[in-house]
Amino acid sequence: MATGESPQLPAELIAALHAFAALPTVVVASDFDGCLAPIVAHPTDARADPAAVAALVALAAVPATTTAIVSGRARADLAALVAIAAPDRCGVALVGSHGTEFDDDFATRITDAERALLAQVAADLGEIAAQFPGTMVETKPASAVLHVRNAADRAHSDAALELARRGPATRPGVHVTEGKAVLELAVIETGKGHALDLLRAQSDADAVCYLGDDVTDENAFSHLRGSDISIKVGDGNTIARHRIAGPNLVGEVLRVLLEGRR
Ligand SMILES: O=P(O)(O)OC[C@H]1O[C@H](O[C@H]2O[C@H](CO)[C@@H](O)[C@H](O)[C@H]2O)[C@H](O)[C@@H](O)[C@@H]1O
Repeated sequence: MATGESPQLPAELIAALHAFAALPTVVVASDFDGCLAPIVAHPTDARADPAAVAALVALAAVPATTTAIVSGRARADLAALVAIAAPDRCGVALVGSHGTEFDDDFATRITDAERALLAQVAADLGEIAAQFPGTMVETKPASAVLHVRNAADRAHSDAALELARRGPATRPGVHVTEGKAVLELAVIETGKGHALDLLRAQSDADAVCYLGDDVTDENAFSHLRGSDISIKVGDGNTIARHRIAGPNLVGEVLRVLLEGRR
């Protein structure tokens, strides 16, 4: 296959990737779960496609190319999972907590009041999870997540989510995010679009390319414009300009960009 070709991607997307790759300065960023790593039953079992992460690491070494993984996960959790695929991720930036957690000091900036609210919300969700076998609570520096993917059946998962929506989600100061078989309650405002804005400004980039699969990625897509490229991974409504069938093609998108940048 010649450089820059790809029989697996839509022709319109390939043309857009070639034009993007030719720009002087760019940001290439991807979501983690559902993009770099296929969705699995348990969050700790998620594994990134080594080829996709390798392409991102290689892109980071190309001049005037900023790369990042912008995830809903806690940054430390994200770092541990990325390290399995690429022990040395070199220049790939990691942004956790849905676009708010850029560094290791993030947790220290949560106020005492926010910390107290988070403890309360996590306890509330814990009580709900205890009623529905298979459901569980994931805690992060500024949020708690009710996972219902492994509930006994749809009725149980719907009931658990509804209890969370009507209960802890209504506490003052709580910010609600719906995701894939999850309800996330944060004590700060989050948004992946803001993270893309920062990455764009920090590198003075001409354009941003972002791949995402979940509801939270729509916020990221909403911050893209002009020469930017938005790519929805998988099914579902989206405002993204392009779509690929699933996470198995994310590495291919990054490969085409890498060839183009080189
Ligand atoms: O922004 P992302 O990188 O896509 O992170 C979104 C959430 O990913 C994780 O949950 C999702 O993936 C799990 C593993 O495949 C799956 O079991 C779960 O149902 C999904 O919602 C992670 O656990 C969350 O903290 C992230 O917010």
